[in-house]
Amino acid sequence: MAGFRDSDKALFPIKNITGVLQLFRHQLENAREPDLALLSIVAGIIESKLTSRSAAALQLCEPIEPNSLPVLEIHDVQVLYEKFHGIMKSNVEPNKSNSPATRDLVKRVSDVIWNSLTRSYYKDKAHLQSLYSYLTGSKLDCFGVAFAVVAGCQALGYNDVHLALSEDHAWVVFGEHGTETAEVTWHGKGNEDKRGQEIGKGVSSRSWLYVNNKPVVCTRNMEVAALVSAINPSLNATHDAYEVSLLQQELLWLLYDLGHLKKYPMAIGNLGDLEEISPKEGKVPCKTLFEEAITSARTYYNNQHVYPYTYQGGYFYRNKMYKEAFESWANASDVIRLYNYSRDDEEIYKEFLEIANELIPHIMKVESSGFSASSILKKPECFANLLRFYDGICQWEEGSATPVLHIGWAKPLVNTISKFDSDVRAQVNIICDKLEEEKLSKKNGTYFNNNNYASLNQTNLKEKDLTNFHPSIEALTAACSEKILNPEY
Ligand SMILES: FC(F)c1nnc(N2CCN(c3ncnc4sc(CC(F)(F)F)cc34)CC2)s1
Repeated sequence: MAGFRDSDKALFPIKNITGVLQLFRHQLENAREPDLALLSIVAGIIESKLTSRSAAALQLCEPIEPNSLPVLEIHDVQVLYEKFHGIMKSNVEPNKSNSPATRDLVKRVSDVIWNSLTRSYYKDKAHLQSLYSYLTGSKLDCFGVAFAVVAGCQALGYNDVHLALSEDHAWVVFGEHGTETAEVTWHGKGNEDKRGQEIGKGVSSRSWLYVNNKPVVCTRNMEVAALVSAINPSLNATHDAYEVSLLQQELLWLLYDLGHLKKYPMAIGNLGDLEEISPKEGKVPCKTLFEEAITSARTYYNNQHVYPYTYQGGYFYRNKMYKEAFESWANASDVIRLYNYSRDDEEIYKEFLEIANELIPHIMKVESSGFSASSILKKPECFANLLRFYDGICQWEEGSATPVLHIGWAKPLVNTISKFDSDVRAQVNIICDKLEEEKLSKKNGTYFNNNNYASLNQTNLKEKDLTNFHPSIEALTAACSEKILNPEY
């Protein structure tokens, strides 16, 4: 059993970030498993004290001295810890026989959390993720409910119940082999919750939301990484509380160094974002972290996650490495093409929409103003990666009940493609399937060389990298070449 031990209590009162690190390290390094309720309450108290309105006001008039925190007394933590255990044990039978949890038990714990939440509140607000928010404000966000259920099961002695995470949803796994699954929280707006049901057997199983059943299934240590990732340093829409984001960065390094982020791509990406803002001495650079997140997703999740590539693409974009950004986004698109778009996938739809209709057009604008030979508009591999990016989105739409593309996508798309001159485009040879080949070779001369390889500037892209492009992309590139060849087109 976990628990608030004397050795933990000896670390209080906690006055600074080092003290918090010692408590987390003590919880993570000792034989028994870390106590999720204790750590979530501690992280929540600190976040709340440093991001509340009073904290903001305080910051303005007398900036508190660097790295210091409001003093964290053991009493503040203990009251809330006992309250959480009280709620759980007065509503649910603790696990006396040390047996695996049942679906009824999991649903029961989810109901206790669910029924104790404030009737109606703004679910997307910040700082609603921790047990501090639950115990002092009876408010939790979607992730917070799932986390509270796992922490509640731990408090009751059900150590087989663990958090399962996709890129935009959370549920639990449980049972003797950890293979049972159950919804315990809601997802998105206006959707009926499916709490108690097992995960995606139906059409939703092909949606990105359930990552083709390759979720991050957490250990207790990875559940600590999830609560640390969920720390939210925002003071308001434009500012972060410096001490909170420093604490989050130090805690993520602690978890990284202990090896608990190896199978958690988004947590590595979160650390990469923090490192880009303020790099820590003697640590791997953020560029490497973004690569490690991708390797983790490829190794453990069959490359079915999108965010590792958009973390990396965002980094390249912010640092004006546009050729590399196109490659990351094309790789992200190669992931999404395998899914069917469903109404639950709004978050990733917005991600691709922003890349296609904001970020890429911005790059084309700044690139086409200059005439440098090194411009990406002269690089066939940039054109190829853009086509791969758009083609993945087209294929994502294919076979989906819900359409992805609409006229709003077309203008920026054509605008972007037509920025590349025909001599650059001609260097991109596209492999098509037999049928397409007949059609294409008749209409527009050679689009491919006879050894059926795609060659960009004589650097061969191996066949496996090139899939058959969606007909609409073919049509667009053909249209562009027509337009270039016959201006009145
Ligand atoms: F790809 C980049 F643009 C991204 N930048 N921030 C991204 N986030 C921020 C952090 N984040 C996460 N970071 C760690 N763990 C998790 S578990 C989860 C799904 C849910 F909230 F549990 F429902 C989300 C998430 C979601 C993705 S992606």
